[in-house]
Amino acid sequence: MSGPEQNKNLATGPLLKVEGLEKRFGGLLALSDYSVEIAPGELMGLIGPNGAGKTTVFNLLSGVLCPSGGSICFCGKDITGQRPDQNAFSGISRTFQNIRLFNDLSVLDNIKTAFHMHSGKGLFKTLFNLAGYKASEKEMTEKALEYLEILNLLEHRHTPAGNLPYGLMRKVEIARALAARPKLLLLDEPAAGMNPHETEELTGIINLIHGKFGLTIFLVEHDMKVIMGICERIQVINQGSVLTQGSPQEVRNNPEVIKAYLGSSTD
Ligand SMILES: Nc1ncnc2c1ncn2[C@@H]1O[C@H](COP(=O)(O)OP(=O)(O)OP(=O)(O)O)[C@@H](O)[C@H]1O
Repeated sequence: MSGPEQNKNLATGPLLKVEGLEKRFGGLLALSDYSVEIAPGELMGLIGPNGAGKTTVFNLLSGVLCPSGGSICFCGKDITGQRPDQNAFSGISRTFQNIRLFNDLSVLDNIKTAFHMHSGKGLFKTLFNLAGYKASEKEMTEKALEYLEILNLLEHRHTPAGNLPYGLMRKVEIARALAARPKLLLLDEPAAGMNPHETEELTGIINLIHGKFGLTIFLVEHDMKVIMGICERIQVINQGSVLTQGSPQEVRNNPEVIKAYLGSSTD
């Protein structure tokens, strides 16, 4: 099966290197002197209280927002200020806190939209199956089905995405992000709105795509069980600045973190 690109084979050095990133919204300094390094194949978590700046970090990394200062280096290349489509083409794929699917399209067609970037045919042709695109239609369907199988979504392939329960929509978003064959996958609160059974299944899926494909993952999640259970390293931010980072054990035992963020919720 062809899956997301193997990251372990990249040249040595971090896959992602962020230095001194800053983001202002008018008078509000949402992110200040933010830095992080993520190694190829790493599964890293990002936590912090509401409004700490986690989604802002993801918006900057994916190009949705332009930084007010600092730099983002990906695969050894400076991508600071690039557009979202350029960052996606560079290999950064993401899911959103507020799910963004094409609600009227089938689950299968939603996955196929991820391929337009690599096909060179454009989203319009991909969606509407125009001339010049048909040759690769069968191949794209087969690949899309592979990703649906990984996420246990095959039985829903013909269902309009908007008709799915929330937990399944989240999985479709992850499948679509994977289908873009990223080098770095940004997951923004993937367990939000999921029931305990769905959360457990999601945890297994993240472990699978990390282990099986060696995919580098940066994960924002409020569910401490998920974060502590699967991340190799966790960074904690507060009020737009890095508080600390380390192994789940180190973060869990850091008195400042316990006091400020986790309380008893990690038990
Ligand atoms: N587009 C925007 N315009 C103005 N302020 C913004 C914008 N986006 C985020 N902010 C502000 O920046 C700060 C960081 O927000 P952000 O959404 O990144 O936090 P977060 O850690 O993801 O929070 P949560 O856990 O609640 O999702 C907050 O004060 C927020 O109100």
